[in-house]
Amino acid sequence: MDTPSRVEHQMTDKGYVPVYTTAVIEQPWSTYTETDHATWATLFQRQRELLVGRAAKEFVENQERFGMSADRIPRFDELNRVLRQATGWELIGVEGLLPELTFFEHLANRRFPVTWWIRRPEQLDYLAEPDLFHDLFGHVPLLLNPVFADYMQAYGCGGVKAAGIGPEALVNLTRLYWYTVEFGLIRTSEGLRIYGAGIVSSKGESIYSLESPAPNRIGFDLERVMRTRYRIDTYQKTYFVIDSYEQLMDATRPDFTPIYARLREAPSFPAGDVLATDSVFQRGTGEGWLADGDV
Ligand SMILES: C[C@H](O)[C@H](O)[C@H]1CNc2nc(N)[nH]c(=O)c2N1
Ligand SMILES: N[C@@H](Cc1ccccc1)C(=O)O
Ligand SMILES: [Fe+2]
Repeated sequence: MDTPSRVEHQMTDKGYVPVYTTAVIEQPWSTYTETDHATWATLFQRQRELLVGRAAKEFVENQERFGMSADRIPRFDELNRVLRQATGWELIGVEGLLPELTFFEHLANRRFPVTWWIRRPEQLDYLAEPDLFHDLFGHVPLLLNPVFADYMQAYGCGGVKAAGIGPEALVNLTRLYWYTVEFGLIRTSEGLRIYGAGIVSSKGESIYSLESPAPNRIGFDLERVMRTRYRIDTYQKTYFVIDSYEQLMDATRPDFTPIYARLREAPSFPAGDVLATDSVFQRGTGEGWLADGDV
């Protein structure tokens, strides 16, 4: 792997991780090793089995539409042909986490940054940074959904705006990303399903988020989410449940400027709290939670 031109460590939603400031890079597809393809195959098969009846139906459907399979690591240019045509989004290769503003600007222009490298075999179950598997398997399928695709772009525009308002606004907005795009659950006619990429790409959390009695499962409420801290080092204490992607889009359409102003004075909530005003699907037992560590 080439040394990026500049690396710094930055506190992000994944803790202190290297943030790369290199430009967009072409996926070096021919450099993937047999081991890399085997890692993709193992993860792909494992998660696909686990996600039947657990993930929102778009995941498997859209992975098929993209032609993703266990056979080999997908090529970004092949995925892009399908994606551009469907929703006008485009995948771009990146080295890893980008500075927040750069990330927002890509989303605002319907470009989704995908980490080009895949985790090592000893990291199958956990790694602190997003890799190709998380980005492609977890995030990319929903970019074919027109409503979700618009939500992601709106989020990017909102991010650019929040960055201009200040760090507190960014904290509020980052929690929204965390509890929807990364760790969201959706209520469907067939039951509760996963749509968050952080869950979908994790074996343990795919089961825990739906089946464990420990976490709270609470109806989505914008300001509640924006005020709620989260865990970066363990499974979530609370999941927020949407009824549809339209609900997400509608709830986030209003200008957030007055909300940010109001929330500056408002205390934030610990990750595991349940409030009297919450619409609670399931109150967690809190079993096995560590006392602190919320971000
Ligand atoms: C928005 C989100 O909270 C986070 O700050 C950003 C930062 N930079 C990123 N950069 C990449 N490549 N991928 C990501 O998911 C993110 N997340
Ligand atoms: N409506 C938000 C933008 C946004 C949309 C969707 C998700 C997140 C943010 C704003 O004014 O800031
Ligand atoms: Fe992610």
